[in-house]
Amino acid sequence: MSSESSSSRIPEAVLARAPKVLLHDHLDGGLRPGTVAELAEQTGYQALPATDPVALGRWFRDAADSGSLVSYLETFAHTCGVMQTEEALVRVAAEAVEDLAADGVVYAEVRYAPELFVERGLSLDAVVEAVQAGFEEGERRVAAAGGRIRVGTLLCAMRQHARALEIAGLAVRYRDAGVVGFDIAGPEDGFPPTRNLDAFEFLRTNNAHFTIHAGEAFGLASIWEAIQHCGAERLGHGVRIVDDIKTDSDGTVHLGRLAAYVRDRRIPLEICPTSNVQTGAARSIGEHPIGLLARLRFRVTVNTDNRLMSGCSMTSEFAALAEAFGFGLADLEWFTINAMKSAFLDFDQRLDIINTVIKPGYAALR
Ligand SMILES: O=c1[nH]cnc2c1ncn2[C@@H]1O[C@H](CO)[C@@H](O)[C@H]1O
Ligand SMILES: [Zn+2]
Repeated sequence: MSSESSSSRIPEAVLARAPKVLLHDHLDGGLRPGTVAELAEQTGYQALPATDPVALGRWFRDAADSGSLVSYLETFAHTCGVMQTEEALVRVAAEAVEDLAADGVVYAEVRYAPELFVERGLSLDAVVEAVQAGFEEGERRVAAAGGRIRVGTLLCAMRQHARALEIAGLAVRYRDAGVVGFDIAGPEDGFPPTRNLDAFEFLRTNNAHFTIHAGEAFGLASIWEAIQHCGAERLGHGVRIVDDIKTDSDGTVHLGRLAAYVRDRRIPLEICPTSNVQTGAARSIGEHPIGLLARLRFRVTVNTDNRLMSGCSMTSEFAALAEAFGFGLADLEWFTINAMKSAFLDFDQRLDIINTVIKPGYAALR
């Protein structure tokens, strides 16, 4: 990590203004609590645990703070429950872009599983088109207000369903309409990524990009399969790679073969600190493996995962990490450039954002 790291606190306003890049953010995990309540009312969804936005926001955070990924994921029934119409999807997507821009995010890849929004008869294509219309509307509103953000879409397939090949096909069909990649999400334990080999082979054959949630609720075997059998370009979370790293009593660090491979190949880790504490993948922010992984110069990126369930933003994740590990602006710039390098966007466009937005943005803060 940078020698510029310092324990002097970075003011919140500076953190908020710092350019950020977000690679791992779930659309159905980032709704405004007030929007969940209003959409429930408008669409006749009756199972919400609370209707007051403040109480509802608190309910999501408490219920997700369960120590288990499976319980954490149960909270998504309510967000998906209110996202079953085109109007709702457009609104949620547009607001997500506004909220990310307000958080200082200049490039985001937002993901969701289209198969979760077909309960009331929408087709998968209609879902994708509604979300894209919402993202475009959000980008227009941000630009009109003098801001700047670019959003790419990742389509997820749910590990427990058997639709990965179909969703991979959807991702390739919409690749020129804003979809930049594919992912598998959902419960990890019991659903190894190799169940979806046909989908990953299809994507590779079509020169398409994908990441895989791995090494969150299950360990090294899941990471190994995701990389070596499936061909994942990035790892969603991937924090359990620390199980393959040993530190001697004198502080000497030994990387096992998988950890060394991940680091040598510069495989990006989409780390989501608060989410990991809630699902039990890390004990606390202070004990989160991101400190060790950053020190060892893995390609670490910082992400929100689910802003509603974790009550977080990129600014708050940066603040929590700066506080726990003494990261300075140079470290935050490093995370941001790592993320931009790892985006599923054309190389020239990644370079352009690094050189014209990120580097000058951090220089202006110093
Ligand atoms: O951290 C996570 N690990 C695994 N799956 C997740 C996580 N966060 C959200 N989802 C799942 O991804 C779906 C599509 O956005 C969500 O509906 C949720 O079930
Ligand atoms: Zn996730």
